[in-house]
Amino acid sequence: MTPGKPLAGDPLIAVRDLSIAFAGTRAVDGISFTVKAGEVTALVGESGSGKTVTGLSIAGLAPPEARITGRVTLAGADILGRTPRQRRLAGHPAVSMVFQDPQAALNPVLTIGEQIVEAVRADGRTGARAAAARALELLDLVRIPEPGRRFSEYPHRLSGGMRQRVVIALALAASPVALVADEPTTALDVTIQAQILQLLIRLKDELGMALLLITHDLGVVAEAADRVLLMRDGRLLEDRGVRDFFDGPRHPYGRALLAARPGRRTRGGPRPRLADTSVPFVISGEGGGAC
Ligand SMILES: Nc1ncnc2c1ncn2[C@@H]1O[C@H](COP(=O)(O)OP(=O)(O)OP(=O)(O)O)[C@@H](O)[C@H]1O
Repeated sequence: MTPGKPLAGDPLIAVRDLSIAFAGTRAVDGISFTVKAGEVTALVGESGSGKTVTGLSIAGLAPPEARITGRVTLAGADILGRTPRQRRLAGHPAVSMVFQDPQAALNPVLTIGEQIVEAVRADGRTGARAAAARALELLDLVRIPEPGRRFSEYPHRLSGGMRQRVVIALALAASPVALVADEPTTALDVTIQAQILQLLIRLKDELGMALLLITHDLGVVAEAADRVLLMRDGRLLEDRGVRDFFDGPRHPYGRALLAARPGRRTRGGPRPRLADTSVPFVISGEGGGAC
């Protein structure tokens, strides 16, 4: 039986003691957290901290060479190690993923409509006509102007922002209960970034999804997140409400990040990004006390 629609605030994704290793090297080391329906949970951390492989594991898209242990449940269903197809066949709800580069995510030789129809029909139940109608609905949902015209166009005809909207429509084709968005605005023009972020938040609200937002960008975190998970070297250092996090992270690394943030950001200036901050990495006293 497919579980009922989760209510806002319910823990939707539960990750327990998740570890991911490549050729014996641990990329993720026993992390546990939950993601609630109707909330944006930001997964932040410097490059190589294990954010993407965590997101991929939740979405069932981890590379085959990854050795994954632990437990991930989605609305109570055990989903770890199952591909999206296996999950669908088992009647589990879907988690979809949106990646950074919309150009790479789209097939250049298929029209936008063909790609979305294919994604809708992956359920094995929807006929061609109903899938085309659903594809138009999805283009409308992600606010693509003139969806009827865009349906027959190839991706190269669209701007980066419009392409990312198409990628989001593709992700929604499986009617997911949760979205993992991995740096969804990083490859876009600054002027478009806020629009795509707002679109993701609106869709999360409209569709009652959980959104796990992987980002380097503390500006994005401040703007969008309800909760913050801070990772470093495969470990989870912070799991807190966004206001608490910005008011004073418990862990010395979190404190160092915020202190190193160019807090005097000028209007229209670049957003503070973890990758750009020069953080004193010699941090003692794991766990630290609350400030
Ligand atoms: N397919 C793979 N084979 C071997 N090692 C991998 C593979 N994928 C990821 N890793 C390693 O796992 C670790 C975590 O990588 P991951 O991409 O999750 O980091 P990240 O925090 O998302 O970084 P970034 O922000 O740069 O994307 C890194 O050391 C990376 O080299």
